[in-house]
Amino acid sequence: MSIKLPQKLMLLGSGELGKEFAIAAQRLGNYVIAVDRYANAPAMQVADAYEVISMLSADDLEAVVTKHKPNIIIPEIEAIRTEKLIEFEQRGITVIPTAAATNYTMNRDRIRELAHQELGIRTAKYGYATTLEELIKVSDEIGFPNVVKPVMSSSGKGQSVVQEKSEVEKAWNYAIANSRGDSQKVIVEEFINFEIEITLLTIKQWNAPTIFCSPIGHRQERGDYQESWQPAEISEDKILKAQEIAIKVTDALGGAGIFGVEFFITKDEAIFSELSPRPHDTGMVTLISQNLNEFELHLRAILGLPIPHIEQLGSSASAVILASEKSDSIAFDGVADALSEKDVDIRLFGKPNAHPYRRMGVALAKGVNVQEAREKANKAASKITII
Ligand SMILES: Nc1ncnc2c1ncn2[C@@H]1O[C@H](COP(=O)(O)OP(=O)(O)OP(=O)(O)O)[C@@H](O)[C@H]1O
Ligand SMILES: NCC(=O)N[C@@H]1O[C@H](COP(=O)([O-])[O-])[C@@H](O)[C@H]1O
Ligand SMILES: [Mg+2]
Repeated sequence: MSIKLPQKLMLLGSGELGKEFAIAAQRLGNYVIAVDRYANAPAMQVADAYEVISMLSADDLEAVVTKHKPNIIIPEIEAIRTEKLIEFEQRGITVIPTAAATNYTMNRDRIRELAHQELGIRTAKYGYATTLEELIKVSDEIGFPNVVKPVMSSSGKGQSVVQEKSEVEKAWNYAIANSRGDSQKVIVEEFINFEIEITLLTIKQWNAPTIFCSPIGHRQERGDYQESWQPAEISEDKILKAQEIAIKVTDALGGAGIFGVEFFITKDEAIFSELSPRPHDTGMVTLISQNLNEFELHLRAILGLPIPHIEQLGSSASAVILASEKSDSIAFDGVADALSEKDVDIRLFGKPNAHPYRRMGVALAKGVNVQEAREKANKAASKITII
């Protein structure tokens, strides 16, 4: 495939991941329209044009697509009326990776059914519930501790680890209150006591074989990423097993682009968890750890541009900078201090407002080994305060 540049790219979702993608796209001269649910979102600040709409509204999506006529639509978030994307695709607009894939991955139940039922991939034991009574019953079947999540949510929103029966009602209320979209369905999963969890960035190309980045280890709290590092020290046989599963799932989804395929690594196994058909938050470490970061890789895969070589540049880490309170005027202190150390960098996303635990930036570091890189990234992140 020989593609002509510039292309007109529409980002649905304009957070920190979209912002870095927009920068990568513009470096190759493309035209970027950034869309999100609120004004002044990170990617809007670096885009050629922007629109504020409800991405869950088919009418709103129709209006912006009719107005801007993008060649390619690039979903960036897990809250989009994906049925409408199927219609856009039928009208000849490329949807990344495919409209069907975004529909599968936006709903935890669909992707779980595809992976487990259709492809026979090992996952945590799971069940679903649409009422509290059902959740009590299914929780008993799965056992405790378990993890309850809305089928439509991301970054741990609405997710809780349930230790015993008395906590089920609280988990139900929390999941329903934090569910994205119009869904009232939750998934209950067996709690996996993993040694480490990883994201395997998997790059599916239009006319070339699927390739991988070195695995990224990460640590999560409240279901949300706190720090990530690359390379993750896991055995070669588990990497190969994870790659085999990633190929199976991404082949079933089709299209092109980067996928963040998440695994729980136990003593004996690589257990598939879920995947993002787009750059992954834990993959922000590649902003410092690779010759081509996950956003550049996504862009190249989307545009059918060659990826001759992915080079891992050595032990690297990322650590998040989170808000601690609600605020509509954001300023950062401690930036100079954070940047005073060698091989440390930061990204401040420019989100216009904050609330507790909202991710506002990320610190990046390289070190002589992963432990030092993690320490440097965490130290830099901790120096930055939101005032
Ligand atoms: N079954 C499980 N057993 C153990 N830990 C789990 C389980 N499910 C989720 N977790 C923990 O919670 C984290 C978030 O879960 P998951 O990836 O399913 O949620 P998410 O909201 O899609 O997050 P994101 O959008 O950031 O990927 C996992 O990375 C893991 O640390
Ligand atoms: N795990 C998914 C993820 O990290 N997505 C990233 O967070 C943004 C939403 O942030 P917000 O909730 O602060 O608006 C999304 O737009 C995307 O960039
Ligand atoms: Mg996840």
